Formats: sequence, C-alpha cells, structure tokens
Amino acid sequence: EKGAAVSTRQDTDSTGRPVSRVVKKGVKDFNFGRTLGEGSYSTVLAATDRQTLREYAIKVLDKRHIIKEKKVKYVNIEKDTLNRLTEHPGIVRLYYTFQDERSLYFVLDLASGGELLGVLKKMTTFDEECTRFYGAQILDSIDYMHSRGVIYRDLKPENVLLDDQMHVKITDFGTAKILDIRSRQRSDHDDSGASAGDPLDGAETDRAVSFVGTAEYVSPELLTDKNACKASDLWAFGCIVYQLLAGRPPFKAGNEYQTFQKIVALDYNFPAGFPEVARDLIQRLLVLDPAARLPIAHIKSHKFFEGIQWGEGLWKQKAPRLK
Ligand SMILES: NC(=O)c1nn(CC2CCNCC2)c2c1CCc1cnc(N=C3C=CCC=C3)nc1-2
Repeated sequence: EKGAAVSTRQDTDSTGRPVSRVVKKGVKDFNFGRTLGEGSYSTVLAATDRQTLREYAIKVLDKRHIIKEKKVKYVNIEKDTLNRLTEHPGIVRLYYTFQDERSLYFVLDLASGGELLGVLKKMTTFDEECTRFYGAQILDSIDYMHSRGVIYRDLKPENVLLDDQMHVKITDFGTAKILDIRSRQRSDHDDSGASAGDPLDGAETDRAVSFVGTAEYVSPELLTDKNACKASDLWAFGCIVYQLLAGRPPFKAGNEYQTFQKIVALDYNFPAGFPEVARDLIQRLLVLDPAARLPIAHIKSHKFFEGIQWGEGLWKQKAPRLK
C-alpha cells in the first residue's frame, strides 16, 4: 500500500477482454470528517476510504503556503522520516501520498483514542502499572526510531496518541532529525554531529538556534549547544514518566524562559510519596550530560520496568484499565 496511492479496478478493453487498470486514489475517494489538528501549513482530518470503508487520518498540506514559508525541507523530512518508520506498531504509519493542484495529502493511521495528555488530564495521575505500560510502549517506539537513525526531538504527551486498543501511536514527525549513515554507528549520545536531516540546515543555518522542542520537555543540550542527540529523546522520556506519575511535568514555570532556567539548573523535585523505583529511573534520565543518561538497553532492564515483556508481546497484550 505504500508509495503511490493506487488501487486496481477491473475493466474490459475494446475487445471486451478483462483488464485491471491502475487507478490513483485521490480526494474524491474519501469522505472527509472532523478536524483532528491544525498546523501552520497543514490540517489533519479524519477520513473514510469510500471503497474500503477504512478510516484514516489525512494530513492536508497547502503547497503555496509551504513554498512561501520555505517549509519544503520540513515536509520532505517528515515524509522521508515516515517512510523509514513503517514497521513499528507504536508509530503512526504513512500508507501513501497523493496531491492535487493545491495540496499534498499524507494518508496516515487514524489514532482514534486521542492524546495521552488528554487521558492523563482526566485521570490526574496514572498509577505505576499504567505508567509502566505506557512508558514501555513509548520507550520501545523511541528505540525503533533511534535504530532507524531518527531523533524525534519533540517528544511530549500531546504527540503520544492512542489507537482504538488504547495502545501508543506516536505522531507528527515534522521536527524529527534524520542522522546520516556515519553517525548511526556511533553510540547514543555522541551523534549530535552532522546530520542529513536537520530541517534548519542549509539555508536556515544563519539563524543561531536550530529547532527547539516544547519548553517543558526540551533537553539542556538543546538550550546550551543548540544540538539534539538521541539522548535528548531520553530526557523528554524521563519528563513524560515523571508527568504520568506526578500529574505535571518536572520543569514548569511561569513562562518559557523561566522553565528553560529550571532545566539547565536541573531544578526539580519529586512530590511526597513519589514511588522510589520510578524516582531512581528518572534521576538517571534527567541528567544534564547527555552522555551520562541511561542508555535504552539499561532503561529496559531497570527495576521500574520489571515484568514488562519487551518486543512483540508488549504490543499484543491488552492495555491496563486506566485507574
Ligand atoms: N501533525 C500530524 O502529523 C498529526 N496531527 N494529528 C492530530 C494532532 C492533535 C494534537 N496533538 C497531536 C496530534 C494527527 C497527526 C498524524 C496522524 C493522526 C492520527 N490520528 C489522530 N488522532 C486524533 C484523535 C483525536 C484527537 C487528536 C488526534 N491525529 C493525528
């Protein structure tokens, strides 16, 4: 299904012989529904394939706006990243793309359960079992991204969606960074070097700052030396595990600048009663030096994730009832 949006239609030729014609799917093949999200140059809509009745999320990107705002690189990076990350249950999948004179269309998995953040707000906090399950699915997805040479760079609960089984579906790769082949062989933390995929490379590098994620989850190295590395995603992961258990992120102040000051000063505390084992894990992730953060293999074997079945089993089991 990947690549061009094609379907085949049985037809007959002029002599009445049966032929199957390749027909490109287009806007007319879908019933568009509610708006799921809006970006500066894109809108994401729920849509149903009129032939198969399958539901998708279709990201509609305005061509004129992309060119005017010099976002072509971002769009290409997003598409290239999505095309690399096709074999993991925790990542929203790009099935195919098509275009018309005005827009580009990305046909993606629909995550009908909405945002993890929305569920957390309803629950106030997650218990340890739910935090363990959702933390494990997020970590497994990050592990896969890194193994494919992708740094996500903007991990936050708003981008962790849930499918109809309440399993994780990470989305929105418009700010991801694709590492060049060379750096993929290097270890987790020292690949903040050259990258083929930083959307602000090339024309935009005259700006002092490259992409910076969402304030509460941005890593100290992104604030100090402007470069993200794989370990930057593990900093954000530590912030998310803290937030699931505490009901709020570890670094949050009155404004972005004050939040950044707390981050670079490692100024955070655990609320009373915060589970000891989770505390130990978070203290090994929220470390200023990216090279000193726990690598993924060690996170997976940390006591907090004791009992988690890593690999396919994690995605086949029922999601715990949120309580
Ligand atoms: N930017 C995107 O690529 C994107 N944005 N959304 C909706 C955003 C809403 C705000 N938080 C981040 C996601 C999506 C996608 C991909 C594909 C995608 C698939 N399913 C959903 N599902 C939703 C269901 C309910 C509420 C929000 C999203 N959403 C998306």
